[in-house]
Amino acid sequence: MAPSAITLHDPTSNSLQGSRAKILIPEPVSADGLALLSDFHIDQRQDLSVTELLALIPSYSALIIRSSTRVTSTLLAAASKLRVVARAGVGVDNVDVDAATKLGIIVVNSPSGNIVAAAEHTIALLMAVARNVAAGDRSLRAGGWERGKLVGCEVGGKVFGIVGLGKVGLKAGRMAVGLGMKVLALDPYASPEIAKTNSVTLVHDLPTLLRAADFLTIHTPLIASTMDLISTPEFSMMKPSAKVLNVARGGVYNEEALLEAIENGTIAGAGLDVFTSEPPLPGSAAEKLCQHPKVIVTPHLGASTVEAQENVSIDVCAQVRSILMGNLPTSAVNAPLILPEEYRKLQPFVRLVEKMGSLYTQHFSNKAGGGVGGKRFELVYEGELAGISTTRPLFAALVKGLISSISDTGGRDINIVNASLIAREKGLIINEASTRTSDNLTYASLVTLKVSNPESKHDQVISGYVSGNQIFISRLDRFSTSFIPEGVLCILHNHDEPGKIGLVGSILGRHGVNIRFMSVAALGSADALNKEVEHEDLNGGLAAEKVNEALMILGVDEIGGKAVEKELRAEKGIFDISIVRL
Ligand SMILES: NC(=O)c1ccc[n+]([C@@H]2O[C@H](COP(=O)([O-])OP(=O)(O)OC[C@H]3O[C@@H](n4cnc5c(N)ncnc54)[C@H](O)[C@@H]3O)[C@@H](O)[C@H]2O)c1
Ligand SMILES: O=C(O)[C@H](O)COP(=O)(O)O
Repeated sequence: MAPSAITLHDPTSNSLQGSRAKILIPEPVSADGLALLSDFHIDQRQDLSVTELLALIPSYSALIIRSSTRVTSTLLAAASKLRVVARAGVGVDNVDVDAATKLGIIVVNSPSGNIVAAAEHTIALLMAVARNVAAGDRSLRAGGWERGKLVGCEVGGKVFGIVGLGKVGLKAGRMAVGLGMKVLALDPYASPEIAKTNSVTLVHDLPTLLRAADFLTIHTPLIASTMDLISTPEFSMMKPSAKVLNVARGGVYNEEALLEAIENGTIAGAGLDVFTSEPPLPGSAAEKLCQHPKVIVTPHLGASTVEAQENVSIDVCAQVRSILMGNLPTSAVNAPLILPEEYRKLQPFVRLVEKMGSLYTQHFSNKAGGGVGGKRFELVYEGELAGISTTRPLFAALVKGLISSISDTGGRDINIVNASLIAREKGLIINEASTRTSDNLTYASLVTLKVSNPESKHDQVISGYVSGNQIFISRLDRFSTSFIPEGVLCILHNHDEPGKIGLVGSILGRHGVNIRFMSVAALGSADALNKEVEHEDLNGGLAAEKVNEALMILGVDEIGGKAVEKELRAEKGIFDISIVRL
């Protein structure tokens, strides 16, 4: 899911652009995508041994691979800086995705960049096995002219049986329909409507498909339920004239059983692009299949077209760039899929929620009921944002924001993948709620963070909104406000009386603190009905004096040391101060 060019600090990572993060590419990846990574340091190192890769990996922030590199838990554990494993293709069976998830490493792929290539390769193998293309080529090169021996069969009118009517399977099926074949498919998860629209007849059991197929092709992933899907009992149900194709993964046909079925005439032949071990191990059934005259083989070329390699390279390099620059990926394998339009919509809110979390921790930490661990947070989305299908990035942004100012890593290790695990570890309980139709919304969407505070009569509340691409805080505690949550903020809770702004300004001025902006926040509308309210003291209790209150928010360049804070606190009418760095 490749994003637009908008940048943000979001829960997937922090921006590494400035530090020229290093990207390791141990397999051939098209240069078209690499051009997108010119801000980073790229190392293309092919033919690395497992040991060499293990020794190199600790200094890299991204790893871009194809199907040959095995990304094991051992490799990932050694990859202390790694943010992303990008698979320039579809299959991630060579990546230990669970280990990556536990380590907070995002795994991305290109789910659709090579579909056409794989489907076309299936058809290439179909035609090659039907018409003895490879045998004819070999024979002629060897000086032969064996026309009588190499008579093939037409595919038109024959049954093309597909197991797995996903992206590649459906595309291959449509191509087979175009060749005049009758297409049957088995896929318990396929849409009957889509099958019907594409002239594919769904069957409901494997034996029916096996008995009918003249050519059988599998397009499932290699998972427990598809490993050895077709073995001796299944081959025995097929026509002796049938041929099988595999452009999915080695292992969906049991290779020993396939060799035996071809040798003893149970089926007529095979066209294979993929093997259980690549290249096939010496002496293995796969190697014998590669030598067999009734088998046509290619060395995992399904995705190897110029066009597909351009597509997958651009797709994953854009995601690597995005992640390293602190943005979201579009095709994370170990995180929920975010549609591009949702991604665009979410970006500023991800930044907003992270800032709200960080503001919460820093602003409320010295107040009664402050602190973060063990707290129950409620994140409420109102307006358009309530309609978004995944809020996982917002959840992760909150976790990151809440603990960024109190963790060794500054929250850099928190991302969309591991946020809920980290929240659990820290004892944070975060509930999310949505209200689609909200009255009195000035902006299209509003996000509110609420924490009930048993030690005070008021909930701790922060609300924010996005205008254009800019983020704003519209409520802090009981005060309505509007400020940009960025940089160093000096937030003062004070007696709302004439002269306070001048007083604070002169103290800051005396200490050489430059004020960038200032915003005075009034009490929220409910509290404003009664302007003469009690104010909370530092311990969350109530001070006896009844006064008007205000919140003064000053954006400053920096406040070094505690002297300014101490002097401000000593002033009568200043109830509380927090210095917040966002
Ligand atoms: N040889 C190559 O170079 C090459 C290129 C691209 C894809 N591939 C491989 O092709 C395979 C298919 O890729 P895709 O993009 O079409 O995947 P996909 O996820 O779009 O489709 C897989 C389909 O298999 C179905 N399925 C899963 N288990 C099944 C079962 N037990 N019985 C029947 N159907 C089942 C799913 O419902 C899904 O529709 C993958 O293994 C991929 O790695 C290989
Ligand atoms: O899963 C895939 O995308 C294909 O098997 C292609 O693999 P490759 O990138 O190694 O060619």
